Amino acid sequence: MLTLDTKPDLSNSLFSDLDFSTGAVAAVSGGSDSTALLLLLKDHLDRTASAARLLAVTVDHGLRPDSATEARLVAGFCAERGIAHRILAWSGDKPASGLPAAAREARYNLLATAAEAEGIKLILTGHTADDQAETVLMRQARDAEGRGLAGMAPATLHDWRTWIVRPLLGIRRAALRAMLRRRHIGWIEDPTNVDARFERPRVRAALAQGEGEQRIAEALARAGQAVGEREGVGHRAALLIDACASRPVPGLIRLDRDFAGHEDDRAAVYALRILLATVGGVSFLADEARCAALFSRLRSAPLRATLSRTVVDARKTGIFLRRENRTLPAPAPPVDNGLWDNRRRITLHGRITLNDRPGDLVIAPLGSAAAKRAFLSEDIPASLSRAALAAEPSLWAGGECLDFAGGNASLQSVSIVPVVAPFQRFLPSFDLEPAAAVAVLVGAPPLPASPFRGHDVGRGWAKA
Ligand SMILES: Nc1ncnc2c1ncn2[C@@H]1O[C@H](COP(=O)(O)OP(=O)(O)OP(=O)(O)O)[C@@H](O)[C@H]1O
Repeated sequence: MLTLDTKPDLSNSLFSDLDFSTGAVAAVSGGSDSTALLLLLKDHLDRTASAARLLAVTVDHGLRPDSATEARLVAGFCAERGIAHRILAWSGDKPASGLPAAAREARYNLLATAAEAEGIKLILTGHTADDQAETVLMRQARDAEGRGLAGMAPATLHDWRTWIVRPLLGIRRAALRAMLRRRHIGWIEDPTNVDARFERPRVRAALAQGEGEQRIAEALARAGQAVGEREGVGHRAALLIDACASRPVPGLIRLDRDFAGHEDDRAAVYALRILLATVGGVSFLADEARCAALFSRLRSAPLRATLSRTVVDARKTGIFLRRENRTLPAPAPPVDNGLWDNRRRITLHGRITLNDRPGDLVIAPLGSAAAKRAFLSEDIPASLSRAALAAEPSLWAGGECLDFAGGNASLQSVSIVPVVAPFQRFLPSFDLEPAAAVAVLVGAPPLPASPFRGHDVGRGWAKA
């Protein structure tokens, strides 16, 4: 979608299908894009939902001498317009390399924390069509096969609970700046945006020259096409997971033998990439080329391979996936809101009380000795079930296993619930369908309601 619409009613169409029932956090750096976002959003809410809460948040990354002053400028801008505003400082260690990625990670965590503190489930950012074109070209440069060409998603679920929505993704920066100029509103120019040490500013500078406009248009057109393809593959992968995958015991996924012969190999490989990452507790989808090679060998059972920390055991009776037994977490006290092995989320409910049980409470793999005593399914070879169960989490105190309950439910004061690892931190809306299918399969919590009114998140939705 390439829009250069600067009509005054622009804001209506941009935000009209968003659900503002819990309010919205606007992520405002003070640059042109997020300043425009804030103004358009404020106009829209004033007109259509004046009771909706709006909180503007500026993250002070502390990376430039002027950052605190700039954050205060945004605060003043908001105060003049009666918009609630908060400045959040990134106080953590700053890495020597990978600074933009670390800053982004910290920024989203701070924005999500601010939203959650207010009970707000929606964060809006000012990403534009220009950002989208840059993203597509950067990903293309890194990946000749064109994966990731779909670019940024119109919405991303953060930590499986807060939506980050990018309403300006179809709008060119020039249109937003024209609107700001008409309203005599200035913005902050971030010198990092022209710092040639970073990749994005280099791409941006290249696009400002010669045939840049044409390259932007082509990149956006390719991204639009890729979205449809990616959602299509995701949809078919979800159907395959529904039809072929089961979880006979906790930690063990079984795929029907038919899966290996499935003619839609793109969908099957995509399903496999997600499942391997979920079972192994890996934050990234399993490597596509290696998964494709593995898929082509699955037909010739028996086969045993390890990929993405997952043991793939193809037998006549099915294809079994389980977490490999190496590199499991050492026993450690449960931490509230922590991830265990990137496969479970731990939640502490109030103070942990062990009643009369001695020793410190720790969470640790069940281990093979205790797995031998656990309930086993009759349909599954015992050796497989035991190997899978041994790598599942359980609670221990003083060398005694207090509770296992399938690695899910636990003591009243501690809950341990499965997560869909590759999408736990960031789930792009393109992948909602397969993520929802895997969530059902592994017993992860259902996806929260869609940020778009009238969309059923359960089986995915698409925003044009
Ligand atoms: N310091 C900040 N405080 C609040 N929001 C910010 C800040 N920096 C960026 N944002 C939000 O992120 C959007 C994109 O900003 P920018 O393109 O500079 O960051 P980016 O690192 O490329 O973003 P992303 O990492 O999300 O792709 C902005 O329009 C704004 O909504």
